Amino acid sequence: MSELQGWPAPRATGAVSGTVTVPGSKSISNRALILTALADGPSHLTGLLAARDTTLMRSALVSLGVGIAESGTTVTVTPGSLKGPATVDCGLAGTVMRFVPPVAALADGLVAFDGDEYARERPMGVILGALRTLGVQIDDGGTGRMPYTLSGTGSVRGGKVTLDASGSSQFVSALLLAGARYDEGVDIRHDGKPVPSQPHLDMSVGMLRERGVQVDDAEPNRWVVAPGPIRALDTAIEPDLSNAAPFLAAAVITGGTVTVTGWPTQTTQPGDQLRDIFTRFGAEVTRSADGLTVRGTGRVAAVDLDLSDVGELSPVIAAVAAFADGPSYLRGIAHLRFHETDRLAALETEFNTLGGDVTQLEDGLEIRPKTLHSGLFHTYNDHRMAHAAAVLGLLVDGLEVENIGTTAKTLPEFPDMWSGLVS
Ligand SMILES: O=C(O)C1=C[C@@H](OP(=O)(O)O)[C@@H](O)[C@H](O)C1
Ligand SMILES: C=C(OP(=O)(O)O)C(=O)O
Repeated sequence: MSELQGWPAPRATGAVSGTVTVPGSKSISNRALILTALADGPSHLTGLLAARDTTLMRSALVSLGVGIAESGTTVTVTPGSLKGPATVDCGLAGTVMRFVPPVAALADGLVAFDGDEYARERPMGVILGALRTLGVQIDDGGTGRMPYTLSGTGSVRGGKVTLDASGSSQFVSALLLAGARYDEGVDIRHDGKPVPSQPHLDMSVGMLRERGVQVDDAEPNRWVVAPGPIRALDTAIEPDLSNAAPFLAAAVITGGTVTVTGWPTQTTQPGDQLRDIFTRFGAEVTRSADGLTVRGTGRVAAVDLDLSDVGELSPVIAAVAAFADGPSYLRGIAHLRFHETDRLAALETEFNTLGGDVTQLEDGLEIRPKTLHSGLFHTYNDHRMAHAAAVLGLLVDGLEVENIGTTAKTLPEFPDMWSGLVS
């Protein structure tokens, strides 16, 4: 390590070209774990992501009484009767801190929740309030945040609830995923500014329907889940298309060619929108039996994008925009202020520390390309900040990434995969 005490981001010596296979989707993995844990029999999962967020989810479910066993590449989930006392460590995982409480509410006994220091700052009040409305007892000392204790009675009444999910789609997904197991099901209405991350809502609804659960989402901002069993289902998890973003971005900004294998032909993952996004940046995007291939054309076009559906892609997109041929605007992402860190502030600060010209907008970022210089890029324990830094580092001398290990949240292999592709 150099004086800057970071991971020296590999500098591209030319066009970056190669083929990458990314592990399973975080969002599908953690939904599959929840749904198989609540199912009417054992299920087998293949391609499940092995990373911090999925390890935390597995531990949470095991501590509540779910059986999870691994044999080779197959994980078998065997539902059990859910019981406290249990302790759930949420780490910094939104999918654990929002999706597990509605499941824990079905347990008989006390379940204590906590997480990383910054996890205590991430909004939880909406989901805790909704659970109270549905009949669940929660003691958070009035904070609306972790740590708190949930007192389960072995069943949840369920029924109607109105909430404001403009801060995170995960508040709705959380209730959808467990709602079929509530006595009256759940009838969720959103009241507020638009809910972000529509593909993640579609993912929740789609995975429920695959398991025989009736979900009515025909009316905007309303989701009705009928009470009933969740069918056991063997599932092959798709590769994580959001984690493919930095690798494909490397091709876009260096004029190289990168293929990501196993790109699904149909998916609810937000990362599928990278096909359109990288095309707008001026790259050529093709799909074949080999996977998805992105070819940089030597020109990176400035973009004006509404990323409200695909907020988690924003840090890498911001890094690509830093090399565009004019100012770019990323909009519809005010909710990124509540992610692993305040991503809008973090991107502004870190890009500008390297000599960049990034300004926060009320709901996004304005990125005016400038020549960047060496420096230490802070990641704020945010895997996607680390991905963005690695992308910048391809074209910036002497860029070091503080805490590259934070990529373990969803892709522990990132530093090796990156070095393997770009060096
Ligand atoms: O449901 C999910 O799996 C996710 C939903 C999104 O959350 P927000 O709606 O809070 O952005 C996304 O950003 C997150 O990475 C994963
Ligand atoms: C917002 C994200 O994660 P989380 O699931 O912790 O909300 C993310 O992965 O970009």
